[in-house]
Amino acid sequence: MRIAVLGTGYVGLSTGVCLAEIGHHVICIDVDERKIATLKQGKSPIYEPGLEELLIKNSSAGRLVFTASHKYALNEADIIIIAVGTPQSDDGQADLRYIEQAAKDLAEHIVRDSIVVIKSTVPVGTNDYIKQLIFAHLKNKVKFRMVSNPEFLRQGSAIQDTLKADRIIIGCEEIEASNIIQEMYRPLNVPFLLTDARSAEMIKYASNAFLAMKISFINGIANLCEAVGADVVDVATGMGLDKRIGSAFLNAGIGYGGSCFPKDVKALLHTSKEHGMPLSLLVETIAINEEQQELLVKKALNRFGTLTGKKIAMLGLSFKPETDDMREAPSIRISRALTALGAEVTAYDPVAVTNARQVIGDVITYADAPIKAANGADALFIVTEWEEFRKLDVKALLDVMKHRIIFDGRNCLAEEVLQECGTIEYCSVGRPAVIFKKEE
Ligand SMILES: NC(=O)c1ccc[n+]([C@@H]2O[C@H](COP(=O)([O-])OP(=O)(O)OC[C@H]3O[C@@H](n4cnc5c(N)ncnc54)[C@H](O)[C@@H]3O)[C@@H](O)[C@H]2O)c1
Ligand SMILES: O=c1ccn([C@@H]2O[C@H](COP(=O)(O)OP(=O)(O)O[C@H]3O[C@H](CO)[C@@H](O)[C@H](O)[C@H]3O)[C@@H](O)[C@H]2O)c(=O)[nH]1
Repeated sequence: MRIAVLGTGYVGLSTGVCLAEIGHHVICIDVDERKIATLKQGKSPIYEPGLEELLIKNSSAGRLVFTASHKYALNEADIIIIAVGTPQSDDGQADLRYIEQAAKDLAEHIVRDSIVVIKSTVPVGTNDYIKQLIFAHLKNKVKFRMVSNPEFLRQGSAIQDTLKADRIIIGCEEIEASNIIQEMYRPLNVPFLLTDARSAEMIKYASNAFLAMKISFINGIANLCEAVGADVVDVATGMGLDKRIGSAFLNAGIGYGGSCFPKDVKALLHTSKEHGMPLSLLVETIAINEEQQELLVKKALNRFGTLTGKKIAMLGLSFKPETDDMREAPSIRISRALTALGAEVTAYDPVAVTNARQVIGDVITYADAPIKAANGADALFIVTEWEEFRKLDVKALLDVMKHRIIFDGRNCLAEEVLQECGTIEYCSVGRPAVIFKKEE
């Protein structure tokens, strides 16, 4: 099939590359000419494991092409997938300006009957709205049908999640169009759920809100565990063994970030208010998350009395491991809170420093190795659970620090590792603080 994908961000690029991998001819379009120039050189503008290999493989095979020209890309497409951003507006609702522009762009350039697939996360009713918008701006006499096909990939595992998705949602009332989209995905061998567009749109928001709520729930329990002397890791494991609950997304920590959960929970809350039925569960989900992001700062403040002049080594900047994305990363709020309290922060991240500089700026210092960040530090904060932090030579870090104190915001250091390190104060989330003493 000949497919055009509008938007080469995390979703558009991963989708385009994977559709090419299963044999389709894919043209990816972006208005960002620098991104397109990078992609044409076989380089991925984003850090996403496995993406660049498939990009090179499928571009070389002639199945994957990049362009900044809507006219060129839409000339032969049977299926047009919209994967542009839908960020958050100031009042919490989804900002539809990019998808509106994408709709106008395609209305101007489609020259053949086609199926328009909305993959971007959009509020209920947007597929209907975009259909009218395209219709109103159509330049040529062509027929088009709309399909809602929300995306569930996670950053850091986008390729695996696309190739081995749990489900593909197809929201469309027209059987023929639905069949064609099922055919497009058939080689992936993933179960389909066929529904109407509004339910498809709601499935996406309800899924993200539920997962975010699960995280805030376990974070609330974690704080209570600390108060009553229980261990949230054991509590979550015990809960997760119940198949009705499941163990996924019960890792307590410093809250959720990223380009999706924060904005999607707020957008769903906005929709619920608009319809006169505010989902108060979401209000609590957001409130717990915002407080949780400052947990390590509060713990450090309690421990030291003041943070003025204290040196903090921060490990991890991206909102989760295996990505360089800084959107809504807890490290941003933590950096700002620490510096506002007079602390000096030196941060290390394996891949996110370039993006972090743009968001956090020079109020903190960036190091190119954990040991350099730790040098002379009063405390070590672990903010993102990169695999390399689990394997760190923690003793070597502690040996160059001024005080042997760790605040682990992701509960990612193993007790066995810590026990080998001599004297340490180790404060994690939802568990009693532990002081390991060196045996004389
Ligand atoms: N990032 C994720 O993990 C993820 C997962 C599932 C769903 N989503 C949703 O998918 C959508 C895209 O998210 P993303 O993270 O890939 O966004 P992104 O910001 O990384 O990329 C969007 C891209 O669209 C391009 N663009 C904007 N207007 C355009 C136009 N008119 N024509 C062509 N290109 C245009 C931008 O230049 C940008 O490169 C959002 O609705 C998001 O909520 C994201
Ligand atoms: O038990 C957990 C799991 C996750 N997180 C945090 O939650 C955030 C989001 O993590 P994750 O869901 O793995 O990453 P995303 O790439 O944001 O993916 C989410 O958002 C995407 C965009 O809508 C959806 O497609 C995915 O299904 C959904 O998981 C991160 O800050 C994590 O640190 C926790 O704190 N505890």
